[in-house]
Amino acid sequence: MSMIAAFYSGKSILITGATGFMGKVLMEKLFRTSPDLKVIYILVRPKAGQTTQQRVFQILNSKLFEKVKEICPNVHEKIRAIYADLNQNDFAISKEDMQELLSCTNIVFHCAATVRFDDHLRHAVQLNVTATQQLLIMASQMPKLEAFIHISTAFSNCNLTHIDEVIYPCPVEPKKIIDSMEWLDDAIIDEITPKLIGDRPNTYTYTKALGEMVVQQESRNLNIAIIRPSIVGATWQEPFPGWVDNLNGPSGLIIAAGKGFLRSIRGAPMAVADLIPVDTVVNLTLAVGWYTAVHRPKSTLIYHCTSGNLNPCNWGKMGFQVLATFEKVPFERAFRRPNADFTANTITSQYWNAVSHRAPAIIYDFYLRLTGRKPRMTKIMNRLLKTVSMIEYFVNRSWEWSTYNTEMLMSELSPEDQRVFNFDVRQLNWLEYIENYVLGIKKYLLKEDMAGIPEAKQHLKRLRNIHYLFNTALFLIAWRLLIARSQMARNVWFFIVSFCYKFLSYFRASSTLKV
Ligand SMILES: CCCCCCCCCCCCCCCCCCCCCCCCCCCCCC(=O)SCCNC(=O)CCNC(=O)[C@H](O)C(C)(C)COP(=O)(O)OP(=O)(O)OC[C@H]1O[C@@H](n2cnc3c(N)ncnc32)[C@H](O)[C@@H]1OP(=O)(O)O
Ligand SMILES: NC(=O)C1=CN([C@@H]2O[C@H](COP(=O)(O)OP(=O)(O)OC[C@H]3O[C@@H](n4cnc5c(N)ncnc54)[C@H](OP(=O)(O)O)[C@@H]3O)[C@@H](O)[C@H]2O)C=CC1
Repeated sequence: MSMIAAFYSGKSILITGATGFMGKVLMEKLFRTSPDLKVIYILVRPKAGQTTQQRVFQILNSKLFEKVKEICPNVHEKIRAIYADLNQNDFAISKEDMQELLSCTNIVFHCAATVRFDDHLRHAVQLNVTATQQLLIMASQMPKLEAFIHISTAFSNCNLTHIDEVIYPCPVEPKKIIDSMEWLDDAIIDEITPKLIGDRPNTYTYTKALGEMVVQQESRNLNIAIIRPSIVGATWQEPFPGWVDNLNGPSGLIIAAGKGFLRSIRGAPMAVADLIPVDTVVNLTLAVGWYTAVHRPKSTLIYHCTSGNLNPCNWGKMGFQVLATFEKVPFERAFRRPNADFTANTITSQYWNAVSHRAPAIIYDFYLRLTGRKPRMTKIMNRLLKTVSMIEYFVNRSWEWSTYNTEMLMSELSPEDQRVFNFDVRQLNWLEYIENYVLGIKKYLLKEDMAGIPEAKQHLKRLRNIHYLFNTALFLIAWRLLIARSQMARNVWFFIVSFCYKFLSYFRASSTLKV
């Protein structure tokens, strides 16, 4: 019997960010392993024309929840969607809902955040810092609360190369930042943002670091733990391999490479690609929830959920496997044949951006215009290059995260819990994982049918022929122009032609002699 699963039975659990990538997998696992849990409260806002109820309905009817519905048929009765907007005061939660949350909640998992790298500092602070502070204040009024688990990121201290499981303070106190956001206007915030984030690459990592400081400062006598996952990828094993539903992290770039838009990225192939499957993060999160509530560590423990020091894989190997999988299962209607590579420096990167990204987009848009259609490729390419420029920071460096707490926790689990809540990344086979990841992107994100693979392969063959034809035509035109304009080129051309002629004559003569 799993002690962790038994622990969550009968519990009332509050999850923020339950509609997000990690939140959904967390809910799924909780229902699947502890179908007797009392209730999961989720804080949801209406979005994209959908009410909170419609959003929950959509999640429960997705492929991800198929197994859950078999094990826990009344799952919809156990989810209590509470209307909330974390950008608002008191999260805009009604008095009755707030009362219920405060009096019933046993465990809090705080997953909500803005993960956009380029978010305006005001918004990133509001969600990643102020909302965390408010949630902690709420938590301090929950008499039945046993544990509060905060999800941060392993990159909150990406300005360091070796990162321990401790909280590193930022120079300006989070409270001062929160206060200043209330009276500074956007223009001034824009001006001071680079100074505040310092040697971090974006507002995301900076505000997640501030969020951790807030957790430390507002912890009072709560049982708190912080989890720092690295780059969260598709599921490894559970509920099935390869599940993913958003473009964050590598997923968007894998699509861009598979569709032939992304041809090069400035990156270090030997740098460690610290990817971690989302189900591994969720298993660790649930184990931490149990350990924090039952063992009540004296201080706030931080758990690194990373792969680099236990089972490292580099970007080169990962990229290679991504490309190898495209050969077997190509994406449909590719723009060009998938053929991405890493470039070493800014100059080569700019060259390839011009030649492999911008030029084909301009040519294609010209073709669209000629055929009376609306040009769109340059816009897509600009967006892709913006994304790539934000991600390059993370593919050019390696970090070392210590994992003492995570390993300690692993040793505290019973063999059954180690199996059911497996977060031991040493068992992960990267090649198999990447192949399933690419397949998962094709199935669950792009919603492409496997039956379309022969047609997709045929399309790639056509693209290869167009590529050869285009290159040959380009070469002949360039050469013709050169010959017309330069005596030197003409001399070279005659030298090559006469050399070939002589070589062929000699070859023919020697083969006649042998006969
Ligand atoms: C030794 C041998 C060597 C051999 C080498 C051989 C081969 C080499 C092969 C090369 C490579 C092959 C394949 C590639 C494989 C991997 C490549 C490397 C991947 C690296 C990924 C690293 C990521 C690291 C991140 C680490 C940070 C910490 C992790 C976290 O804690 S949080 C999670 C990370 N957060 C994010 O990822 C959010 C990123 N997104 C944003 O910040 C923004 O969305 C944005 C990208 C800035 C775009 O903002 P915009 O305002 O312009 O757009 P908007 O968001 O409104 O979206 C507009 C449309 O764009 C779509 N979209 C959104 N995000 C992405 C995305 N990431 N990629 C693509 N498209 C995206 C969105 O859906 C909208 O579409 P629409 O609705 O149709 O308009
Ligand atoms: N994905 C990754 O690679 C990594 C993620 N993390 C951390 O993991 C956590 C979860 O990330 P992930 O699931 O990937 O992120 P997602 O972007 O998929 O999910 C974010 C969640 O936060 C919710 N949210 C955002 N703004 C509000 C708001 N104003 N009110 C209510 N809810 C809101 C979103 O709701 P809605 O659906 O309404 O937008 C969504 O449920 C975050 O804390 C992130 O920092 C850490 C490392 C890596």
